Amino acid sequence: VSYGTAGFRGNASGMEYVFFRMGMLAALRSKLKEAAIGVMVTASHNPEHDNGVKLIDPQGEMLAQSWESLATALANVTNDQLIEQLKQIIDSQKIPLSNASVFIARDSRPSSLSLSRAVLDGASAFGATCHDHGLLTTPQLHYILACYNGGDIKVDEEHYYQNYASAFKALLNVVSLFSRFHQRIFYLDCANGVGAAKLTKLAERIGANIIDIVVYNDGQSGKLNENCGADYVKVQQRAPAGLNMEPFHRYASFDGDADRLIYYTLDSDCNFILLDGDKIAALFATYIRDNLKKASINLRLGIIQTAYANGNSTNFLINQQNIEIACTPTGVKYLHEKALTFDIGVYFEANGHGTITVNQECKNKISAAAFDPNKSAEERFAAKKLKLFLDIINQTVGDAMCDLLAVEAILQDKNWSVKEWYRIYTELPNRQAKVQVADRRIIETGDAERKVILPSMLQPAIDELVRKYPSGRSFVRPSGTEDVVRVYAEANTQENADDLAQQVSLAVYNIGGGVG
Ligand SMILES: CC(=O)N[C@H]1[C@@H](OP(=O)(O)O)O[C@H](CO)[C@@H](O)[C@@H]1O
Ligand SMILES: [Mg+2]
Repeated sequence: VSYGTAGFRGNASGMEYVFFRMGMLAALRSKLKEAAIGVMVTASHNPEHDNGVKLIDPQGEMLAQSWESLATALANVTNDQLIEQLKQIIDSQKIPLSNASVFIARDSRPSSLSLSRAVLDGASAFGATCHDHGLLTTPQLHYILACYNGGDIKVDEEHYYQNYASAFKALLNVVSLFSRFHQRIFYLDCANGVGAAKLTKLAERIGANIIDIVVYNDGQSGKLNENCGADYVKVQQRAPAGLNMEPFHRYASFDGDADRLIYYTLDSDCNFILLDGDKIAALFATYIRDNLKKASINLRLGIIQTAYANGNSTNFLINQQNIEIACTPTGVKYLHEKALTFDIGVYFEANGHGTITVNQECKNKISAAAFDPNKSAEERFAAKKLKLFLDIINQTVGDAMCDLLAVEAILQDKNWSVKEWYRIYTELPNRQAKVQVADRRIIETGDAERKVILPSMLQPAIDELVRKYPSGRSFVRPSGTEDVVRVYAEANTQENADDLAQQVSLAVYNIGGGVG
């Protein structure tokens, strides 16, 4: 087993020892950092029978990459090598014999309760003080941990709701003075996951007169992530089970642990229209850019994408909006890291995981501008809106609930329905596919996963296929969470995108050692 793109993941049965050992590792990391460390038990959008575990660093960020290999090593030794392996970590990292504190939370999978107890046992074995936060969304645990380590030792789940509900209400108070927003009601598929109950609590704190959400797939009857949730809707490009869609109504989906959000609708011909992470990023970035401009504040804004970003989103942002873009490999830890290099960084994976990072100095600058007597009333107003907007964002990690509030606030401010939003640019038709190969590690990529380096025959083959299709683009990479090679293709028509994906899949199969 290995600590992959998003921690350890796999079939829940027989994985208890990994969770127990990650509890131990979290305790060691806590001693080293002299701060609380988080452990989240979830397998996100995977099927209900899977589970997973990931560690969260003190400021609510992902576990430092240098510790991923320690986690992998610790998970893979036999029981009789365990003590020796722990000693090695303690020695090599110079871990002091100080106190430890570990925060644990879990998603709603049937296996999550007992696996979170295994984490607790492991952490307790090193004398850590454990705080079991029970059922939470992944971003809630990131938030609570960051607040706690920031000095707010009483922080709890309720604090999260109060914080974001009041931030949202504060912004709406300002924008709704001028807005004639009609389409308040919208429909949310919660993937039968933990997000359903949590979103309901948040919405209650906001008030039904301000936000009106009808929740579907709340976990009362259906199975987690089965024919529903953000990943299903994004990959299948169709409505989740249980939803009867109507043209131009607004729909959204969370994934199983509520760190991904996507929107969708139908056009007048009942074609399915997806507003994915790319479109949310474009909405956020243009809103921020416009308000920075109106407030005459000069800050460096950037959008961070991966190779999966739709080609037309990239064109729109660079050529029409003049916004700086960076591309990183897949995995939010890479996007987050890059976002921090900008004054304001907006990052999203196309699948709907993303957030905004702002450094404190810039936040102060924006807050100060809102009261600056040397600025015009219009400039101050834009700065105030921007400040309130950024308060809605969970900066530690992509958070479906916060992102949802942020989207809703912008639509209200702009007085936009989903129609105006999706028309900001038209996506190129695209297709994702998976290919089974004997050993996916033989595929090596470069240029932020946009080119294959090894096997050397593969990239020329892809290039030749891509040339045949107008607006064609395709790339392949080994998945970090599944034993497959992923293929992405886009082209001018859906037929061509499907065709290209199939041709490239075949090339991967033939050159990359396909099986089955
Ligand atoms: C194409 C795609 O959506 N890939 C996902 C998926 O990673 P893979 O390495 O592609 O399996 O899971 C990751 C963790 O959730 C997420 O960060 C990433 O975007
Ligand atoms: Mg998730």
